Amino acid sequence: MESKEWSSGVWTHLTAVRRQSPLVQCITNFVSMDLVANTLLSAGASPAMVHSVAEVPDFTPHIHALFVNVGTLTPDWLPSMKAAAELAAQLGKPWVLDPAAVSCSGFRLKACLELVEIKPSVIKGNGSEIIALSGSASQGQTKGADSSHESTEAIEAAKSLALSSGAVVAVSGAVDIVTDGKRVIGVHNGTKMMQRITATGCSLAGLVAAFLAVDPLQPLEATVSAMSVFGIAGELGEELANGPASLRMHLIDSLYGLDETTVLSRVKITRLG
Ligand SMILES: Nc1ncnc2c1ncn2[C@@H]1O[C@H](COP(=O)(O)OP(=O)(O)OP(=O)(O)O)[C@@H](O)[C@H]1O
Ligand SMILES: Cc1ncsc1CCO
Ligand SMILES: [Mg+2]
Repeated sequence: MESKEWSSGVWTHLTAVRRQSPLVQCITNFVSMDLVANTLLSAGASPAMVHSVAEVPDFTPHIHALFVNVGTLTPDWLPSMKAAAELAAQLGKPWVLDPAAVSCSGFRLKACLELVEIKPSVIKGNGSEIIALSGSASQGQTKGADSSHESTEAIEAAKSLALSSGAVVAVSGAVDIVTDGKRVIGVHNGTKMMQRITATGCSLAGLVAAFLAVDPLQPLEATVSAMSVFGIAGELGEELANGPASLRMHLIDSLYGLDETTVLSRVKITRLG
């Protein structure tokens, strides 16, 4: 695809999110709940942090997409994640898995592998998380929630995970990588300081769910668009920020205020393979 087509696709997806305001159920970690919800709201989507397994049968049939993040997983949370994912998958609704800090314990890795069995539309992690989930990691490579790998080091792991799971796999980092196992796309938006705010990766994954909701049949394109939009908001935010705390605020403001000219001139998407 030409770079001009990618740019217009990004803008089309963002305007669809603003117009349709998709309802996104989020079962995410305690650290990220606030930033995920505010990211979705500033993009025009409607987040709902509905966690209880008791509410899944009533609530999940009404959502447009589901976001599951295991960042602060305990055994109590896993049944609601599985129930919501199973119902979403059964009803043909897109869902995103973020295997946050997957390699920090055997419990978390097993839980994530079980969630992958429920056929997420997109798996979004950082380099280390995708390498661990694909089974390509050796022992002792984890640093917890932060990546110790460049996203580009995870390309082969991402392709192999995409092929084995049937999901589109997205790797966040200096270059965001998106692959369906065949095509590999690089999104070159974003800024380094985003790593200094907790839960930017989680918020990005929540945003991917909102974009999938408006284009469920093209998960690779929707994911690429969400990553570019979030990265552009970070770039604009950094121009106004004094450090991570004000970047957090300006990122949300910039996402809210994005216009067509800015999006079309800032999108940086290339085909890597
Ligand atoms: N070096 C960098 N240059 C440009 N953008 C970056 C860089 N590092 C991260 N980003 C951007 O920051 C966002 C979050 O990515 P990151 O890889 O830090 O996620 P994460 O580690 O899963 O985050 P968290 O666990 O804190 O939620 C992405 O949009 C990504 O593009
Ligand atoms: C810091 C942290 N710890 C568990 S989840 C999380 C948020 C970023 O993933
Ligand atoms: Mg990070």
